[in-house]
Amino acid sequence: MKHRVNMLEREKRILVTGGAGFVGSHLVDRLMIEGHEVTVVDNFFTGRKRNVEHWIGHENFELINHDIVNPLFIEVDQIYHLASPASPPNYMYNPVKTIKTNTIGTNNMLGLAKRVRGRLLLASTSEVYGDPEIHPQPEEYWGHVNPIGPRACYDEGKRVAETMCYAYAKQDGIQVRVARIFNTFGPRMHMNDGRVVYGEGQQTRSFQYVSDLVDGLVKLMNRGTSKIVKKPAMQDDPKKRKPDITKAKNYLNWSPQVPMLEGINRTIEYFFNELRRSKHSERNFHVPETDSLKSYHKTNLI
Ligand SMILES: O=c1ccn([C@@H]2O[C@H](COP(=O)(O)OP(=O)(O)O[C@H]3OC[C@@H](O)[C@H](O)[C@H]3O)[C@@H](O)[C@H]2O)c(=O)[nH]1
Repeated sequence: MKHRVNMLEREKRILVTGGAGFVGSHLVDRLMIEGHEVTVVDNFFTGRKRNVEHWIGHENFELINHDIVNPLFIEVDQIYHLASPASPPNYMYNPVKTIKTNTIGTNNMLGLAKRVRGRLLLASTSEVYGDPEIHPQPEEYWGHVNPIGPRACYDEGKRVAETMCYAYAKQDGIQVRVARIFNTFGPRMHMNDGRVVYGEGQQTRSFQYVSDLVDGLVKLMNRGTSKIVKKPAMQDDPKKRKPDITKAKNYLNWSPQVPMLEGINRTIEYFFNELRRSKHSERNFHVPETDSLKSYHKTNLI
């Protein structure tokens, strides 16, 4: 196939939980272009069908509307476990659901990995460091999290998800990878994402463009040994946050490639098209097949 780039050793059956979300859908694009069989599981709580609709009908692609809080029995080689509300307004909207997704949902995905003897990558978060007392944050830092604060459902949910990954690795020999994702931006992020701009705006965060994150996730999943990596994606009230990416550089040969200004320009273009599209649908209640957003996706992803 002419679109195949950077073929991995062989085509795999890959599950992406949360594959209709912002990061998940970009990961799906990458895996599909590499020629893998990709199954997306999403309950569409924050994910959008539109993010993956360009793959519907492709013989290698399957979209399942399923909530991973319930068990899932399918045959796969790798699981990218991204399913969870990720921005504060979303995860605070239903904190109990956020906890269940990250605990029961992660347990189910680890049970699946155990049954199929597959490998699971958990999309964790810089939020596991809470409001960090050291700066920048290395993987060895244990964090500074308030267990009963408003963010706890997400922070502690991800912390226990990490714990579960390593418990299954130790007890059942499951191969796990944990990526602690810092702030990520790019096309398909939510218009009212709600991260970063709080209070007086004095907080610091580290941003990466979404293609750099996807690159790091794929490298981490396919690398031989299990190491924790850091990537960009989240926010809240931590005063300063910046990853120490020495390990990702040394073990994965990964570092962000897209300059901030270039990424912002691509993102602005996406939002511009989104706004034009929503104005258009307000008037017509119908978005034509060839709308500007769809062309944009095709132009920029392939
Ligand atoms: O394909 C699968 C397999 C499993 N699952 C779910 O994943 C969850 C965890 O699966 P496990 O295989 O770990 O099953 P269990 O919960 O029975 O065992 C776990 O708890 C009891 C301990 O003694 C075991 O060591 C531990 O693995 C289960 O709820 C199961 O329904 C799936 O959703 N899909």
